[in-house]
Amino acid sequence: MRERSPTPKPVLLVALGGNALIRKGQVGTIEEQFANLKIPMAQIARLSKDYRIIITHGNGPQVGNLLLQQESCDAVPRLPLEILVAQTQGQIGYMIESTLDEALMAIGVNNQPLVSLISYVVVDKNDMAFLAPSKPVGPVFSQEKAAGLPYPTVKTSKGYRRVVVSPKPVTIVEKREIKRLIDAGFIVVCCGGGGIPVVRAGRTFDGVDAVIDKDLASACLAEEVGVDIFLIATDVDGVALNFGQPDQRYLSVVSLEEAARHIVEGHFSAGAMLPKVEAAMQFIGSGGKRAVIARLDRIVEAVDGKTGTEFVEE
Ligand SMILES: NC(=O)OP(=O)(O)O
Repeated sequence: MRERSPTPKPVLLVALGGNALIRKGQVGTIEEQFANLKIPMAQIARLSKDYRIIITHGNGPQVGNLLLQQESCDAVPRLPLEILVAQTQGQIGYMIESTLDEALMAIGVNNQPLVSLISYVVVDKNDMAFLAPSKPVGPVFSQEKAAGLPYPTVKTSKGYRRVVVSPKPVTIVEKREIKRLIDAGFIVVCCGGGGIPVVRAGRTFDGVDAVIDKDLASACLAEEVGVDIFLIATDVDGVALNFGQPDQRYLSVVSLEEAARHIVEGHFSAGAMLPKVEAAMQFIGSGGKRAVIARLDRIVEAVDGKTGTEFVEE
């Protein structure tokens, strides 16, 4: 009798915001970033026993900080944003891998292979988003400070932040390699900072000066790899109506139709909850099984369906 091959573990994609490393009110020292990462990594280590894992991450605070560092030094040439995004993939990939490795060892898993992949994401050179910067990056400024800055800023729920252009992701260049790596048992960290933005130039790619939204890039990856659960981990309990108002109300389940209506009603702020909602809708709308938005410190419960906002077709 032929032996049946074991059923492969389901695939879980966890998208971590840049705020998984730098929290509200923190300046973002390396000690703070490593300490903050322990919370999601301990949970992901536990989940790796039952799931094939892909981790994506944001870079908003970090890439904006790198821009400021560039601009405060005239002794060396300045680097374009695409290179700074690549730098954040390296620095954050390193921090995630080493923190996750420690978390795995803490639960007795000593042989789990991990890899951080430099990832390109194709964008459309005619995307209208190139005409108007919209993605908040870097530190939070007061209104007075922001008014005197030599670059555009936007008011966010935390204060004023610099904005850069942010075209929509079209496809993940390394999607096949990522699929092969998870099938071979690796935990893969990829599409960091939304991926290095590139446009097609014949048979190759040219980098462009932009920062892609990591939630939208993660949705694209989730769809292209065919993950079972797409979990967006953030700093609030889930999707809320009237966020920050006395009548704020969290949603435990939301249909695509309801979510679209809540967007039109203006419940979600651009550059914050809006791209997360759009990413979850994109994944479920393309036939994805589960999309959940939940708190960073409640990833395991969200995977178990006990917290967060779950998106459903209807
Ligand atoms: N690139 C990106 O979307 O980063 P954040 O999630 O940190 O904003």
